[in-house]
Amino acid sequence: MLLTVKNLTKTYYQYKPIQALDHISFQMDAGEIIAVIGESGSGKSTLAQCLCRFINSDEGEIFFDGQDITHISEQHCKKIYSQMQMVFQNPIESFHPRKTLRKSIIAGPQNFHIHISQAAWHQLVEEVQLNTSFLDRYPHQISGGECQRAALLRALCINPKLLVCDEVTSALDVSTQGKIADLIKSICCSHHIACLFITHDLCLARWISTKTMVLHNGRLIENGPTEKIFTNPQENYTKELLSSRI
Ligand SMILES: Nc1ncnc2c1ncn2[C@@H]1O[C@H](COP(=O)(O)OP(=O)(O)OP(=O)(O)O)[C@@H](O)[C@H]1O
Repeated sequence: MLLTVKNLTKTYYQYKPIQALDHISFQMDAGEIIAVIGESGSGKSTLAQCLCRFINSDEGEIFFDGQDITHISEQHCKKIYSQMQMVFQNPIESFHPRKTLRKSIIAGPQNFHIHISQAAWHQLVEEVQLNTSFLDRYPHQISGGECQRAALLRALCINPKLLVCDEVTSALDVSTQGKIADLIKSICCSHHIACLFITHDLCLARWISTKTMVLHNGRLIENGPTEKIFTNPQENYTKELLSSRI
């Protein structure tokens, strides 16, 4: 098992407590693609941020690749990030504005003391279908779709076991959304990378994943094979979500 999450709970305190995650438990195999769906505010991004240890959870446990990472220090987090990478909604904002994409991307492997051969580098650039000349541009000098390809390249350079994608297509136009999702699916399959794919796009969730998790008010209300959830949802909330009444 690559990832085991037990009873993960997170409450934000702002005027009043907001329970963003309410005792979430699930498991993820190596190489598995799991979609996370649920309406706005259901806790999807909070789950991603807790898993990547950007924020602390209040209760529960996270085991990644056999290691309990629930309370590891910032220093140990660095080791985890060499195996777990996150790709965000707004690729341009995820890059340093005054560094070329090449510099920002190469900083990843350098930071983790990972040697990437010229051949491996060229293969990855080819896989994300990014024009090499774009790498010498600054983030604001390329399109959102091209920048998302660069963000994927940055994540892949580390050779991660898990990719956490939080709404990676929602800032892109429809045709680019499909291309980026296609890329993520094929790269995860060919490199055997597990992917937690958070999305509002139900069609994309169904197409990309083998398992789907449905979040509602911070609770994991349904979790199972994607086709089973989409064709025979058990919970009323899921039925309403899938019929786009929410
Ligand atoms: N830093 C924060 N401080 C206080 N409340 C927060 C914070 N971040 C999120 N929340 C609240 O926690 C709940 C879950 O938010 P979260 O962003 O995880 O949901 P989401 O499903 O990712 O939503 P969206 O699809 O709109 O991105 C929401 O009620 C949100 O308002």
